[in-house]
Parts: sequence; C-alpha cells; structure tokens
Amino acid sequence: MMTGDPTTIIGLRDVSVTLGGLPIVRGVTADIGRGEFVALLGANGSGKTTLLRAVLGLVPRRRGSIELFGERQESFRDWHRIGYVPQHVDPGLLSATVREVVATGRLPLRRPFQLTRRRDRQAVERALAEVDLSAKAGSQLAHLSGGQRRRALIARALATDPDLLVMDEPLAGVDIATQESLASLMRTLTAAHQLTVLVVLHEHGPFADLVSRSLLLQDGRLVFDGAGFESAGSTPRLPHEHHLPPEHVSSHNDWVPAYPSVAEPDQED
Ligand SMILES: Nc1ncnc2c1ncn2[C@@H]1O[C@H](COP(=O)(O)OP(=O)(O)OP(=O)(O)O)[C@@H](O)[C@H]1O
Repeated sequence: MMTGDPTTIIGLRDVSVTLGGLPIVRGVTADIGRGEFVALLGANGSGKTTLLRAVLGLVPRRRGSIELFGERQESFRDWHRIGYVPQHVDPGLLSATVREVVATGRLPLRRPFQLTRRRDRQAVERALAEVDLSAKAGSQLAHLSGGQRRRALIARALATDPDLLVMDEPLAGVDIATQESLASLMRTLTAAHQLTVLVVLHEHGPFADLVSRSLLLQDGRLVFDGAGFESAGSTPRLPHEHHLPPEHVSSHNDWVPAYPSVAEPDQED
C-alpha cells in the first residue's frame, strides 16, 4: 500500500482484531484498488464480518493499520463515500417506510440542525428508482419480501452517492431467483456508479461473473488472495497449482504460503 495512493480504496496492513479476548482477525494484509469487485469468502466464524466491521471502524484493531481512499482511517472523514449494506435489517427499522429507511443514508451528508434539502430528497428518489422500489416507497419495511428488503438496504447505501460499497452476505437467506435479480442489479449499479465493491459471500453463486478477485479467510487469516478462485456448491475450492503462481500470491501478501492448504469449510447453514 502506498500511503496517500488515490487508487487504493482500502489498504489493510497486518490487521488483527480481538473480540472477547479471542483473536478473530489475524494479520490480514491486502490492498483493494479502484473498480475492483472483491469477494470475501470463508467458513462460518472465519472472521469475515469482523474484518468488514474493522474496515468500517466499528470494532477496534489490536494491531495493524487501515487506509481508506489513501487516508489513515483515524483521520478519514468522508464516510459518505462508503455505502454499507448489512446482512440483517435492524429490527428497529421494520416499522419505518422504505423511503424513511433510504433517507437515513443521507445522514452522513447532513449538517447539524439542517432540514432535508431538495438535493437530499432527489437523491432518495433516485436511489429508490435504481433498485426498482419507487412503488413501495411508502410501505413499511416489515411488509416487504426478503429480496425487497435487500434492495431497500442497497438503496440506503446508494443514497449517499458512494464510491465504495461494503456488503455483508447480500445473497444469504433469499431464493435463487432473488439472488439472480440482485446480481443483475449489482451489474447495473457497478457499471453506472463505477463502484468498488467488497462483499462477504459464502460462495460466488450468481455474483461469479462480477467478482474480479477473492480473499479467503480461514480462522481469521488470509490464506488466498487473487483471481481464479472457484466455488462449487457451498465448498470454496482453491485454484489448482498451475492456476496459482507463487509470485501472484506474493504480489498481494508477502507472507501467504505459495500453495496454501485449506481445510474444508463448514457446511453452509
Ligand atoms: N463480540 C464478540 N465477542 C466474542 N466473539 C465474537 C464477537 N463477535 C463475533 N465473535 C466471534 O468471532 C468469530 C468470527 O465471527 P464473524 O461474524 O466475523 O465470522 P464470519 O466469518 O462473518 O461468520 P458467518 O459466516 O457465520 O457470518 C465467531 O466465532 C464469532 O462467534
């Protein structure tokens, strides 16, 4: 990672996170560049969500450094450049209307005591239209299907006009048709907004043709970083040796073994 490098959107150096006294993320080093669509893969409990939360500054690091858009996370202020799509809807939001939920995406751009401006309202309506939820804008989130709720959360993230989308398991818990339509939506959005994406997935699934690079966590350690990762069914597979030249891995992670061995992950629940 070059400090201040504008093409590095997320720079992780030796990032470690401890929760409840246990090491959850261990020495992760990776740079994510502008325009990449990066899948963060790994078995249940391997630390994927915790690493995302560390990127967003929601959990403290025990060690290491994080840069966002070339700035140290500690001094980074442009949080509106990052749209976060959590895995679950906060239950407190279920009684809010879709429009209200999406409008909360504008909060990082509001000044204290400032009323909603026309620009805010337009951004909300635009985001609703982009995810095809304009007709549901007045409905409570509780009355939406799982796929529509995902779309509402994506619209909330888009409302801030982000350069980076951070998504936590957007495909989990929805049927395959909904997964396909979310993939098609993401295809349109990444092209329209020139987004960089970091997305936690259990497998590539319908996102396979979008993913340009995969990071695989095992017990909190990064054991694979590169393109050419296959995921078959719920079992991620490393590329065959001839697909994984040592210099390719070391270009991202000096310490990653050239041909890492990876235990079979747990079955998806
Ligand atoms: N606040 C906490 N205190 C202690 N342990 C925690 C805490 N939060 C998470 N953990 C543990 O950290 C480990 C990694 O959790 P994390 O949610 O990051 O994994 P994950 O790879 O996203 O898993 P999943 O695919 O199941 O969502 C798990 O064993 C979890 O129980």
